[in-house]
Amino acid sequence: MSNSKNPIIPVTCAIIIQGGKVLLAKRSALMDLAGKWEFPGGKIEEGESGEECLLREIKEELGIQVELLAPLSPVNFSYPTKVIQLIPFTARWASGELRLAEHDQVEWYDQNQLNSLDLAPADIPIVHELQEKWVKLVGPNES
Ligand SMILES: Nc1nc2c([nH]c(=O)n2[C@@H]2O[C@H](COP(=O)(O)OP(=O)(O)OP(=O)(O)O)[C@@H](O)[C@H]2O)c(=O)[nH]1
Repeated sequence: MSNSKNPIIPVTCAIIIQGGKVLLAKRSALMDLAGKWEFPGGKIEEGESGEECLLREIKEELGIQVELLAPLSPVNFSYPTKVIQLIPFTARWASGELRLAEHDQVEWYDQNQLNSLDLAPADIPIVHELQEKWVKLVGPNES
């Protein structure tokens, strides 16, 4: 539960789309939720908009610039020690070369492969929304 001592922590994340696939990142042993797959991003800092936060976090974590495309539905999720609001945007890779600063691994996944991933729990509703709108947001699947 959130209250004035434990406010909801806003966290942004980017669904980076390329060639009919989306990029997921595996949290490293040094991070909480170690080993879980997530969309890269992070906590919104004081005075920052969600969009500004996400551009900063993607540059910090992956070393690339992205262009944000569209917001998806935010997800409120209660972990044992905190409540987060995960705010997703679709995005495309604009420039730069991938260089991982925090995650163990990143991979491009197609629609079917997404179903078998060990996701951070707050990401599951986002993946469901993405699956429902896949063709519109990501593009047609290869036959
Ligand atoms: N970035 C990101 N965080 C997520 C996702 N799903 C999810 O539950 N989280 C949780 O949201 C919180 C914020 O994540 P973070 O650790 O990446 O944020 P940050 O780099 O700004 O924080 P820090 O500087 O305190 O480490 C963590 O508790 C993380 O487990 C996701 O898809 N992306």
